[in-house]
Amino acid sequence: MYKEPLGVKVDFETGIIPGAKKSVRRLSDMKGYFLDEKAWEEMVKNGDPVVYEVYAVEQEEKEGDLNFATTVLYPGKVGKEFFFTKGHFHAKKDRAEIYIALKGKGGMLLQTPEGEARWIPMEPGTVVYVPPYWAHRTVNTGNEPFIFLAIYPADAGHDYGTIAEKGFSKVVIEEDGEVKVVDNPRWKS
Ligand SMILES: O=C(CO)[C@@H](O)[C@H](O)[C@H](O)COP(=O)(O)O
Ligand SMILES: [Fe+2]
Repeated sequence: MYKEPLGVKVDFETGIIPGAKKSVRRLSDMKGYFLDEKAWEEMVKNGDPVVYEVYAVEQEEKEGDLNFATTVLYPGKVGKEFFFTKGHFHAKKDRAEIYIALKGKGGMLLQTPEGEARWIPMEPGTVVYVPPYWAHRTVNTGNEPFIFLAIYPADAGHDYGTIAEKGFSKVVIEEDGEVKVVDNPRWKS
């Protein structure tokens, strides 16, 4: 009747959570996500780097319960665009989430269903509140792994479809040695 409480030690240096379920996203798993398709293809041919890994401790998809997961987002760029996570709405769209940055440097792009975007810079110690209904994607703007912890309702789920198809209305690029958040030239609302 009662579930067993759990305490685990998250390694803040590597993001590893002992006993967690690990998933790996390579560049080849992200076809169509980056603006520079030629650069994407070249990089997939030349080693297909890991873009990010997720260590998740997840419960049954029931209302009231919580999941947590670390993400290790590697440094890199496709063309001018920094490596990012696929990004998603929650399948149950009104489910919120909390992110806590542990290591490295980056930020989060958030977006409403109407395409209004926000950029929140993140460094170790930054806590980000993802309100209900906002899609979210993290971006590594540094040159070491960007590691963060996410805590989210067990019944939130993931809806990747909309973002996979349309992307975000903003993109995060490096230009003249600077990090810039600019309009996505391919965005159609
Ligand atoms: O937001 C959540 C869970 O709701 C994070 O744990 C991400 O799932 C993870 O950072 C990978 O990103 P995606 O591939 O899921 O967009
Ligand atoms: Fe999420």
